[in-house]
Amino acid sequence: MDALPRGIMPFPAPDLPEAVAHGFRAAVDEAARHVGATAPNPPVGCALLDRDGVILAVGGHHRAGTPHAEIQAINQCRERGLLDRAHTAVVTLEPCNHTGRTGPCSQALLATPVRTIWIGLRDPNPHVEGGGADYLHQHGCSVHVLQPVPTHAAALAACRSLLAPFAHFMRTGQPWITVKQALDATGSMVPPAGQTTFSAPASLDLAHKLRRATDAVITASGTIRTDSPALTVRRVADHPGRAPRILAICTRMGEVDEAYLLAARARGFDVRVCTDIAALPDMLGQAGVTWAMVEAGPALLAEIVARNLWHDWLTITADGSGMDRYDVRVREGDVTPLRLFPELSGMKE
Ligand SMILES: NC(=O)C1=CN([C@@H]2O[C@H](COP(=O)(O)OP(=O)(O)OC[C@H]3O[C@@H](n4cnc5c(N)ncnc54)[C@H](OP(=O)(O)O)[C@@H]3O)[C@@H](O)[C@H]2O)C=CC1
Ligand SMILES: Nc1c(N[C@@H]2O[C@H](COP(=O)(O)O)[C@@H](O)[C@H]2O)[nH]c(=O)[nH]c1=O
Repeated sequence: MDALPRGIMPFPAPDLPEAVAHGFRAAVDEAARHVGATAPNPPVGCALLDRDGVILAVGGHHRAGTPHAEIQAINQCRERGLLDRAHTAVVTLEPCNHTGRTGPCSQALLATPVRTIWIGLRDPNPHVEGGGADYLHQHGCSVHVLQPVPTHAAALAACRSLLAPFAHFMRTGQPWITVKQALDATGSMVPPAGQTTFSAPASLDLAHKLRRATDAVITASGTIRTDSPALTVRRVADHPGRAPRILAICTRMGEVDEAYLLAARARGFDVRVCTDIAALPDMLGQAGVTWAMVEAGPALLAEIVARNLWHDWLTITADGSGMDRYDVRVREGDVTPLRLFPELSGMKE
């Protein structure tokens, strides 16, 4: 059967069986564990279910160049002697159908007993010729892609949160940019003398989880002069062996203290100095950054707002009680990868 143009194949969308919804939650959670380590690839998760809907294995993509989520799940099943029972694959992103750094997942799935495939989102990568969904359908599988219908809404929202930075990166060649802004009870961003932060411990944990999840941090020379910030992942375990995070330092003057630059490189950063913030998204995109976080002072944030350079914005407001308030704004639409964090999401079970 000839391939139909993408979008024509309807991939009918029955109600989501509870077992498949459960599979999506497991697949998203597994993929989310590796967010920040997969760029320039997307984070992807895959659950394999038996005929009764029991989850046999859950795989996630760990790093570009290493096996995709489907292969991880298949290998786990095989190692445990469970592959004969595999019946349904639940994948957050359409299985690939091309040989890149690894082989096609569509064919790997066909080599198993799996014949029912639930897909969260079609692959937004325009360079991936021939969708895996069409291929699997043409080879006799029952293929379903999540649709914007009420029974799919929670699973679809989770898959969109997971894929938002990569989808944006594919569409524009630029990273998704998250601003994290901490405010004190008076609305000031400036810490008391002798301190660089004032947020509650749980908020600092969240800030470090965000550092772990993002491929680059954007700061500016005012913050460096005042705080000499480390900007490293410290309060949570970082991804072992990840590619160096990029530290983009904005300065119109192009002058950054040499000792700071040396120290930042010694901390493992790939440091880039940026004299024109308008050029920063392209610069980061060309370096393969899919998601970047801004940790800079009021002057740079004003520039970012004036130029519409942000996609979502987390405000952490401290009132001194130790229970900070979190507000998430999304510049366009309602999809944000910030919803992946339990602290910022009501989506978790
Ligand atoms: N509460 C929070 O969340 C945070 C608070 N802070 C606090 O903020 C304070 C520092 O803030 P602030 O003084 O406003 O400094 P910023 O960190 O905002 O840095 C300002 C500098 O950014 C550079 N810059 C401005 N516009 C551009 C542009 N268009 N392109 C490239 N570079 C540009 C300029 O550098 P140059 O002069 O070199 O040309 C400017 O001086 C500190 O007290 C720090 O603790 C910092 C981060 C987060
Ligand atoms: N003040 C403030 C933040 N500020 C950011 O954290 C930087 C310090 O990072 P580090 O040197 O790695 O501990 C500081 O320079 C600024 O970029 N972050 C927050 O979550 N809450 C806060 O209250």
